Amino acid sequence: MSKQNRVGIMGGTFDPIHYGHLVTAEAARTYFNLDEVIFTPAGNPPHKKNYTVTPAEHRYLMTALAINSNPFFKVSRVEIDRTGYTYTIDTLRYFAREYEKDTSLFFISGADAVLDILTWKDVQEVLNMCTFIAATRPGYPMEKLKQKLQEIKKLYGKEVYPMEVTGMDISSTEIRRRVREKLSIKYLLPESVEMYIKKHGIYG
Ligand SMILES: Nc1ncnc2c1ncn2[C@@H]1O[C@H](COP(=O)(O)OP(=O)(O)OP(=O)(O)O)[C@@H](O)[C@H]1O
Ligand SMILES: O=C(O)c1ccc[n+]([C@@H]2O[C@H](COP(=O)([O-])O)[C@@H](O)[C@H]2O)c1
Repeated sequence: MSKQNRVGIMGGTFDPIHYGHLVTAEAARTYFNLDEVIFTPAGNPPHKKNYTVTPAEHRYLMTALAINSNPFFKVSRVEIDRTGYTYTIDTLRYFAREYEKDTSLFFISGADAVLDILTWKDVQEVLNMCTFIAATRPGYPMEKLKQKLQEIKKLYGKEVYPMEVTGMDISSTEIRRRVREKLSIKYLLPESVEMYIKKHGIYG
């Protein structure tokens, strides 16, 4: 009998990617025994309307730099090469087609994203197609998260798995603000990404 392949998908805008994302993906890899984690920078995220998202190619390259030192991490262009708004359901359908039949997909997300999941496109199918992981994030305590997960279970009959992650109170919003205000972003994200931001004058 062939071994089940367990593939994690870490979705995000990654504008820019930071240690909160990387720690969460690594925690999911080890807790859920994943063979790999694929980072999928969003092309045109429908929900980030309050600011102009950095061009996808920059976000893709920053993600590639950030994951370089982890042999279990990969980055995919699937969302940035797709036209129109980026929806997770399309990404799951893509990976379900790409991989062999005996592959299980896991979608890794932070607590804030899960709290919004009822607004996602085809949410029932999203939950049917993958094991959905909800990582804690500072400011989104486990209790609040668990209540939401119960609501999801009632509405969709599907379990979303909570995962406690070492709290990293880092956000891309905060990093963008710090660059704008010429404050240090050292130790919030990999040095290679910090250098890339400087070199290309992003967020400045
Ligand atoms: N510090 C963190 N700890 C745990 N999960 C996180 C953290 N930062 C982001 N995530 C999760 O990673 C995924 C991608 O997040 P995203 O790219 O929007 O980063 P962000 O820091 O939340 O960005 P922004 O501040 O621009 O909203 C989401 O599921 C989000 O919940
Ligand atoms: O599919 C949807 O309708 C949908 C709506 C909002 C967010 N998502 C996904 O959730 C992930 C985290 O989003 P964000 O905003 O925190 O970067 C990312 O992969 C998004 O594409 C997906």
